[in-house]
Amino acid sequence: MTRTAHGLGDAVSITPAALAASRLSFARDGRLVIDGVDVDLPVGSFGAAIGPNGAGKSTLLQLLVGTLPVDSGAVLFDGADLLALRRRDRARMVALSEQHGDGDTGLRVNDVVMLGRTPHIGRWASEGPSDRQVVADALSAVGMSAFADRPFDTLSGGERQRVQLARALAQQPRLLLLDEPTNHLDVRAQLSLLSLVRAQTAAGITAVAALHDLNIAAAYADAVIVLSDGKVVAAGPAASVLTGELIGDVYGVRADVLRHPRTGRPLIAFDTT
Ligand SMILES: Nc1ncnc2c1ncn2[C@@H]1O[C@H](COP(=O)(O)OP(=O)(O)OP(=O)(O)O)[C@@H](O)[C@H]1O
Repeated sequence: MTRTAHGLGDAVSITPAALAASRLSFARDGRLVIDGVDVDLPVGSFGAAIGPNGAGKSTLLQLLVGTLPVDSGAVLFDGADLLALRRRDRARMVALSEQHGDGDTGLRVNDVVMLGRTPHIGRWASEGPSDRQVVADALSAVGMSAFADRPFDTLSGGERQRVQLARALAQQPRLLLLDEPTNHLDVRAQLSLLSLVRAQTAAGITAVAALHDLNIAAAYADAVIVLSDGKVVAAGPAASVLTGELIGDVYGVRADVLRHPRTGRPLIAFDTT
């Protein structure tokens, strides 16, 4: 694994690691699709997992949330062994917002978001006023309050995406995982979703999102984790990781990496000539 000179490992030495995943491996049909992956993120940071189709981004998120079992490796979050926790305890700590959840279930939007409260509601209890308030707040945060009573499967792709995020927020996790959260979203909705994630991290939540848009990753993430063929090939701040050479090596395309005139963050201009 290659780390940049200013990689995440350096950040961790001065800031406590919230998420420390080490040597994660996972095979499908005898092939390693996650191969010795390390992820270290400080408390309250936003990590973007990028890489080509099939690189292993979604699988990595599934391993972190525990819906797929690792073949080897460990995941510590705030010092707790995440993979050893009971499902319910882990679900109070980690939430994954997925692209394709809850389709055609007949549930209303409000019910889908209430599913996020499941780990917090006693086994034999039902939802209370505080759960309903959390759900209302989560729907409001993603701008979907007006859709609370709509059947989920009547929503557009972008509306569903926002409801999935509301469900994850309603879980009140300390580690928020997002699988391609900007899919289907118009540009304003993308920026608003990522601002929302940034507000969460400012409040101390640690977030990891699988993203395809390198400019979005560069603009919002504190750290970029580049996956290729199941391995981390670079990790660290976007400004050190996202070079034309790396983009060429990993994606096989030519790109110039410019600087945003106000933020100084990388702006990737693809060569379409
Ligand atoms: N259910 C499955 N059975 C067999 N192979 C799978 C399965 N799910 C994923 N894979 C394989 O695992 C590898 C990693 O897939 P994964 O979905 O994690 O990649 P990704 O980086 O999220 O890709 P994308 O950007 O296309 O969403 C791919 O080669 C994929 O074909």
